[in-house]
Amino acid sequence: MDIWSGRTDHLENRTSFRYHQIVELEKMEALKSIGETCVIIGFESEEGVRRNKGQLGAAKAPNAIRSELAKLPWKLSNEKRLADIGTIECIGNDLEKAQQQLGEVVNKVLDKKMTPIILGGGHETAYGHYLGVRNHVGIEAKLGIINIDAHFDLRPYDEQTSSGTMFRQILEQDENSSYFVLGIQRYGNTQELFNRADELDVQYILEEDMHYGQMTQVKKEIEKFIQENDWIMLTLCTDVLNAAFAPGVSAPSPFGLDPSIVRAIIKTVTSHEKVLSFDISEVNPMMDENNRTVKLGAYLTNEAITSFLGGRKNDTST
Ligand SMILES: N=CN[C@@H](CCC(=O)O)C(=O)O
Ligand SMILES: [Mn+2]
Ligand SMILES: [Mn+2]
Repeated sequence: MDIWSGRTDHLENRTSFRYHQIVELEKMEALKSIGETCVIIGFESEEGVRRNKGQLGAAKAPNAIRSELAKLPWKLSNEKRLADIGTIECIGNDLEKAQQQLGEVVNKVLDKKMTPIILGGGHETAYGHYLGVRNHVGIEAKLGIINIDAHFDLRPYDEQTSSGTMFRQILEQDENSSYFVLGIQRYGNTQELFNRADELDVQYILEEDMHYGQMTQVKKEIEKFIQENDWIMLTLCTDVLNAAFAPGVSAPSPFGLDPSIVRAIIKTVTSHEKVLSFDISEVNPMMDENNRTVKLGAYLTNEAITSFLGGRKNDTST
C-alpha cells in the first residue's frame, strides 16, 4: 500500500483518478475474471545480470516502477481493471527456480484470460516470461518473441544462463519459436553475436534504421512478423533507450532510441490481439539519475497497459 500511493484529486470522481486509486492488490487465486484485466507481477532478480558481469541494482526496479505508475492518471472505463499480485523474488543464486516460478504465475494469469504485465528484474525476466507463455499456448503453436533491445542476448549458456543468454536458450530448445529484435546497436554486439543471430535466423532491425521517417518500414516488418506467428510476447530491455533518457540501466546506450520511438513500437505491437503479455526489464534504480529511467519505464509500461485495455485498434501513431 505504501508503494501504491500518490496525489488524490478527488475521492469519487473517476475522471480524476490515478493508478493508485484503481489498482487491486490481490492474491492470484482470488483474482476474479470480470472485465478485461492487466495483472502486474514483479520479478525481483539481478542474478542474471550478476552472472553476465553487469552492474547490479535491477532487483530494486519492480517496486520503483510501481511507485511511479501509482502517480499516473487512470483514463480507462469502469470495467477495465488493473491488479497487482505481488513479486517473485530470486533467492540467493537460484535464478532457474525463480524463472520457473515466474513461468507458473504467467501461465495461470493467461489461463484466466488476463494480461500479464511483468516488472523485472534483469533481462533474465524474459526467460521466465517465455516459460509461462509457451506453457499457456502449447508446444505446437508458433510463438513469436518481439524484443526491443540494444543487444541480441544470444550468448552461449554451456556454463550458466544469464541476462545475456535467454533468446539462444529459447531458440535452441524450442523449434516453434521465432525471434525479432528491434533497436540493435551495431557496436553494442560483437561480430560473433551478429553471426550467431544469422545462424539462428534471427530477424532484427538496427537502431540506426529506426529513427523518425523510418517508422513506416519498421511497422511493416512488425506486422509481417506478427502475421507469421500464432501468438506474440513482447519484452522491453530498457537499455535500448538513449543513455541521456535512460542512464539507469546496467549497460547504457549512447546512441540508443528516443523514448517516442519506443513508445510507438510498444503501441504498434500491443494493438494486436495475438499479443499476450509484456515485460519491462533492466531498469536499474541504483544507476539512475533523478529517477528518470524509472519514471520513463513507468510511462512506457502505462502505454502497454492502456493499449492492452484501451481497445487495441485505435492509436498507433508515432
Ligand atoms: N543483457 C545483455 N547485456 C549485454 C551487456 C553488454 C555490455 O555490457 O556492454 C550483453 O550481454 O551483450
Ligand atoms: Mn539490452
Ligand atoms: Mn537484453
